[in-house]
Amino acid sequence: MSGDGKSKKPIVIVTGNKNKLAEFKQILGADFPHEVTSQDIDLPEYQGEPEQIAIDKCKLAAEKIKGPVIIEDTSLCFNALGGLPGPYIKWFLKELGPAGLFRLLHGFEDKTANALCIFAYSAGEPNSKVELFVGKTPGKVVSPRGPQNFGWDPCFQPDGFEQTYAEMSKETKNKISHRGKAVEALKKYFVGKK
Ligand SMILES: O=c1nc[nH]c2c1ncn2[C@H]1C[C@H](O)[C@@H](COP(=O)(O)OP(=O)(O)OP(=O)(O)O)O1
Ligand SMILES: [Mg+2]
Repeated sequence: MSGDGKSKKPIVIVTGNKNKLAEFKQILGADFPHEVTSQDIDLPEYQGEPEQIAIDKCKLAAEKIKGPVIIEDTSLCFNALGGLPGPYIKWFLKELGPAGLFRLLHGFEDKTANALCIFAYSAGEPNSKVELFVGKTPGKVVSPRGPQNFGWDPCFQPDGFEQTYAEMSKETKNKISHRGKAVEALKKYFVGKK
């Protein structure tokens, strides 16, 4: 293991969501200076501000893994609703589906929204500082178009595009997405530390 720059303890990404994990791996690429493994643990859905949720989630993951961890939390914030559903989008999506999310904005002229992704890293010691990496992509909520295989992708159309996230290639989505931007920030931190 020595000499390849990947000899440290692997970092474990903890997520129960296979689609998030697949995008993370694609965006991270092969040149990341750390070995990264994954564990499918369903962490609690905390309440509060997105940054604090990411910190709490990361601390719990670090306790469970007892080593370096990365977690991620995603929000979809409707401007007409003061930023809601925000971090609670998972439950709204589960009950309403993408079409219902669009219907939620019936009666509001403002359909704009921000997709927000926060990665959190802890070195895994009980007093390790949690580092946050944030990515935000503005867009609007639309009547669903495209494949329904990943969350609210069919009803989110990023600014500057005529396609929803679901209609784009993965390559295009990852280049401009909330997750793409957050992973790039995370990469910069680790490559800088190398
Ligand atoms: O790029 C995305 N495009 C469409 N939908 C997305 C995306 N990213 C997350 N999502 C969905 C999954 C979940 O319904 C909610 C976020 O909740 P969130 O807690 O971050 O994800 P999760 O509970 O599925 O996995 P985890 O175990 O990592 O917490 O938005
Ligand atoms: Mg979750």
